[in-house]
Amino acid sequence: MENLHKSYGQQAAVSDVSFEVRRREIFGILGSNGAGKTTAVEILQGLRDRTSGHVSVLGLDPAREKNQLRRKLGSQLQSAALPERLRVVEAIKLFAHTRNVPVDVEATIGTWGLETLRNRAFGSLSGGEQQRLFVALALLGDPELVLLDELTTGLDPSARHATWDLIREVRDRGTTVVLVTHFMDEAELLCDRVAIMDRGKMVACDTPGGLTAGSGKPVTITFSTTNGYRPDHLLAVPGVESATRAGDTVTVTGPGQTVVHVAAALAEHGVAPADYRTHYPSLEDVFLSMTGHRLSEKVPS
Ligand SMILES: Nc1ncnc2c1ncn2[C@@H]1O[C@H](COP(=O)(O)OP(=O)(O)OP(=O)(O)O)[C@@H](O)[C@H]1O
Repeated sequence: MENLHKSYGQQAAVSDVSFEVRRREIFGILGSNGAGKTTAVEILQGLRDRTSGHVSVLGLDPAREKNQLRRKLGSQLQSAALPERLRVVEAIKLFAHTRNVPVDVEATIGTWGLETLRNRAFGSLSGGEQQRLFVALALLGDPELVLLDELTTGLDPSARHATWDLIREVRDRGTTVVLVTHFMDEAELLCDRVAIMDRGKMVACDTPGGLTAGSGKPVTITFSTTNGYRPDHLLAVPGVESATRAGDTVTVTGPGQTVVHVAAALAEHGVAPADYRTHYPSLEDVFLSMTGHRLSEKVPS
């Protein structure tokens, strides 16, 4: 996607967004409500027209080659729902038919562990079971790329973790996954790379580790000491920006590599604290510094 713009009337929903998704990665698009995530992903699959910019998905232009793309791409749309009384096996057959791809229904049921649910009505499934079915439906016909929008919204923690495992399995089998989310932990723990979108713009794109390391925010080290230890010698350690003691707690700050140098300096000094802790900046910190607001906060206008 290069320099993508999408406006609804006067309002720009997506402004100058560019990114590239690599094959066989889980690529997350993270942002608050109204950031433009769904618009961008729906343009990717040819469901909405773009105002301007260049988009190529698996070598195809979704605006002009929608039908060819449909065979290579699976998707689960935001707030996906099925008729309450539709049975699991019927949903698979129906989707196989509409996707117009050859599908082995029994193999699909086996792959996604849906055996015990096959004759259950959609409305009787738990949230996690419904999501498992949606992932199975999105992956009918073995698409090269799957787009998942807000997949774990409304799930309890154990169903969310089970869904993440499922997505990792999908990636490990060779499918590229693009995932829209407004959950920080989902971006941090599940995605190989993350694009942060805010108010229609893309403000950063990197691995979760790269985003936090590149944030320029220091790492904080804390440990306790009960004797007359003074941390002043740590100020001479490469990278250390501050070293203070308050009560029994010593706090040291500096860039990531400082952690190793401080540990070495302490050992040399004969200090071996049992509670040497490091606090790295989180993706939440990075998000806040790049957008000026927290992910969970109402977006300032
Ligand atoms: N069909 C439409 N007509 C007019 N404005 C729209 C339309 N669809 C989306 N928008 C606006 O475009 C902006 C981006 O919306 P979009 O749904 O892409 O955001 P999002 O990041 O997916 O948000 P959410 O997490 O709430 O789904 C919002 O301000 C939204 O109100």
